[in-house]
Amino acid sequence: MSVALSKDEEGFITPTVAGKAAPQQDALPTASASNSDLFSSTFEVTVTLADQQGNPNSPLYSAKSFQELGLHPDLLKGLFSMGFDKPSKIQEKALPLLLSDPPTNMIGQSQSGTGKTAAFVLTMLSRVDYNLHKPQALCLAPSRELARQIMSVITSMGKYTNVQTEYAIKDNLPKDATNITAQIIVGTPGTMMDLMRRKVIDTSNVKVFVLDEADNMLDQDGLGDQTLRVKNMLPRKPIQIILFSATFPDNVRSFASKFAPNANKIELQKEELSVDNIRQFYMDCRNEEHKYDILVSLYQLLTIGQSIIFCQHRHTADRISQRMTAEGHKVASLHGAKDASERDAIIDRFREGRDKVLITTNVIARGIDILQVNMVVNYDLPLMNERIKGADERPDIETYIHRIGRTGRFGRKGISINFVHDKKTWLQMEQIEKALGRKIMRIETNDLDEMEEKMKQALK
Ligand SMILES: Nc1ncnc2c1ncn2[C@@H]1O[C@H](COP(=O)(O)OP(=O)(O)OP(=O)(O)O)[C@@H](O)[C@H]1O
Repeated sequence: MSVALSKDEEGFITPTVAGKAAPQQDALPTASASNSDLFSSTFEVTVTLADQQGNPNSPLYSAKSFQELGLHPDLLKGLFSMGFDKPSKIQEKALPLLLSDPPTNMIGQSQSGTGKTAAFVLTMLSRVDYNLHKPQALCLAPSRELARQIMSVITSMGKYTNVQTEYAIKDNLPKDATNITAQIIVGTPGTMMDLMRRKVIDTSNVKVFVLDEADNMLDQDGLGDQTLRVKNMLPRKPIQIILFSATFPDNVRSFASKFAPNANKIELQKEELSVDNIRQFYMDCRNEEHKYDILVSLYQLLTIGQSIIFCQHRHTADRISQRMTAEGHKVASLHGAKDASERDAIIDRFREGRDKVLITTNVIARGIDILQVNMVVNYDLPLMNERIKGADERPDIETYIHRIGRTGRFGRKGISINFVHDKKTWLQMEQIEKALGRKIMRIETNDLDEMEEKMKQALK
């Protein structure tokens, strides 16, 4: 039995059983073999259905192949051309729920790098009516870099459709733009809000609203206010609200449930938050200056693949990169104080592998997917008071999880190294270790050979 699809009057795609065979898969590229864990995954998720009558363990709620999902053949073609030959665990669980009719809200959690983007992108691409030239799906992300990345997934996955897309990010649209006709709009909340307020985005046909990095987007101390305003400007009619993140801290969870009422939920256990394929280390530095020396001594290792170095402040990122550049090393720095076009150029160069070391702040801690990144350095540990004004210096566990998740994408091996340099930072790291229930191993700072050996082992 194979599954085809039909469209109802509203343009929703409904899976229907049909005799038509799905496209032949063997002619298409296959995914790399190294990520079998993501498919027959070792981690467990809890699925809670909005409709209490259903059984989340029923095969109906789990798709072992993309063909079973009743996706449009053009979307299947797009998926296969990207090398996606079968759904990852989160896709397997989330997609049947996301695509079923009537549309139901979703709060979905799965570790970094496990394929959440494809789940919500496929939903948007499946639900829009391509004959209607009006905005129908809105997607918000916390940074322009992530919005641009999501857009590239939409255009790759939708390349055999005639989907039209537009950005709602700073400095993208001409100031006098009056009317967006694109079906899918991806952006950051401030610009999306502005375009909606000025009626450049007509929301009357919106039927899907996605928040990627949803806990961050709903955080009352951060983007929560703007995100809520965007939602309040949507028409009062059923809209499928989709929230995805690798982390949903308790304080956001209840707000998320109000924001996306009666949602199907896919949740991770606390001890499953970080993936095993990222080996976590720390280095005991003598003081701030020693941190810089150690970073420089790591340069050879940082450039074997690609690396991201996270700092607390923009000025630290600039200072380190200027110093390293002056000493003859090739590094780039990226943070929110740079202007939009410069930010785009920097991340593009890094994505293409033209720069191998990127020194940055939390601006790209979330979502950024660059497979070649095999090392993340927490030059400064992430702290709560960077995110929440007036908070204390507790470590920011969520940001830590997202930062180290820039490596070890989709089952690949990766390394993270935390620099600690005094009692306070050491204790902060210990708190991270406790919260994640995973050992962070020490690497000696004065034995480069040992360091290299340990890292090579970890990446094997
Ligand atoms: N079914 C699949 N087959 C092969 N590769 C896949 C599949 N799904 C996703 N990928 C790849 O896995 C990588 C990680 O996916 P994605 O960026 O969606 O992760 P994520 O779960 O959103 O992570 P984060 O929490 O960091 O945002 C991407 O490079 C993507 O192309």
